[in-house]
Amino acid sequence: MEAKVSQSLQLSTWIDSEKIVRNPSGPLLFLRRCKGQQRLHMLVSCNLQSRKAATWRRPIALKVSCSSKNIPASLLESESFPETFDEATILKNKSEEIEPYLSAQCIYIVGMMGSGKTTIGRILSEALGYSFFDSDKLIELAVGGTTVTEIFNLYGESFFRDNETEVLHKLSSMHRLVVSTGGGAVIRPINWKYMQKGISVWLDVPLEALAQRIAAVGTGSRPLLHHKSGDAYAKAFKCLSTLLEERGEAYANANARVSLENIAAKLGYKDNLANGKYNRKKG
Ligand SMILES: Nc1ncnc2c1ncn2[C@@H]1O[C@H](COP(=O)(O)OP(=O)(O)O)[C@@H](O)[C@H]1O
Ligand SMILES: O=C(O)C1=C[C@@H](OP(=O)(O)O)[C@@H](O)[C@H](O)C1
Repeated sequence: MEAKVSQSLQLSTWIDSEKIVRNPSGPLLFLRRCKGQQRLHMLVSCNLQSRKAATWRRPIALKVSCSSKNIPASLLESESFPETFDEATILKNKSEEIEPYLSAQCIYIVGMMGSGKTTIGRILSEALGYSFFDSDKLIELAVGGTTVTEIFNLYGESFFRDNETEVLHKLSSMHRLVVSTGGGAVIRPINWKYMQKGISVWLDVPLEALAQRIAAVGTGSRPLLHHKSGDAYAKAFKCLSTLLEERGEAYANANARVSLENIAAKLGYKDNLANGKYNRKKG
């Protein structure tokens, strides 16, 4: 049971509305504007599997109060949820409720490699009826189908970054998209200029969990983490720490921050990060 809870917790980060606090009918995203500021509230709820199976018995809910576009992302507060709910229905209802408030703005998901940008982005886009784009994939297409790893190896990182900026530039004139950005997209200020045309959400996941996820799938598609030998977890952890030190402030430019660590704490889970999982507090 513990393992199931741990996995579920990690697998689901949803954006949600302020309204859910008063009327907890489900996860997704709501935008409130006040005096030129935008406030987002986000919900982190249960597991991806329950999109099919659909019933979850543990009360779970979180909201994130977010800043306006020019103020760094703020943190989470938690609320509780009904004992039993059908996540697929909640998601559908909530998407319909909040979609008009988005005014067709794009949602940019930022965060370190392995934070779940692609996984969450796909689900979010489906729920909202938005199109999904993975900026890495668009870069690969722009460079004639060359993979990210090949682009780094053949042309170097700055060539990759130039293409990344160009992709974000193009996307910035579009609407109704959820975009999973590359982990390093935040480092160039010009990229923020483009992403600020929409709403940016930072998935903030502890390094241990990132390293564990990446070690599990391998580093072949992530050239900045790739090492031919050595312990994959330890190497990924070390590289990710360095990158996070360099980028931490840049991620904080996002309109909203979803912190897995805070979520776990608010839900009464103690993080057991040695294995990248969150275990329920005893007693
Ligand atoms: N919330 C989560 N909990 C546990 N594993 C996750 C979660 N989100 C993604 N993963 C796994 O982590 C790996 C990286 O996820 P991905 O969505 O590709 O991250 P990113 O796009 O941020 O690099 C994948 O194997 C994915 O299945
Ligand atoms: O953090 C980074 O600098 C990078 C992250 C990768 O994207 P993901 O975050 O989707 O893995 C990809 O853009 C490239 O390997 C560089």
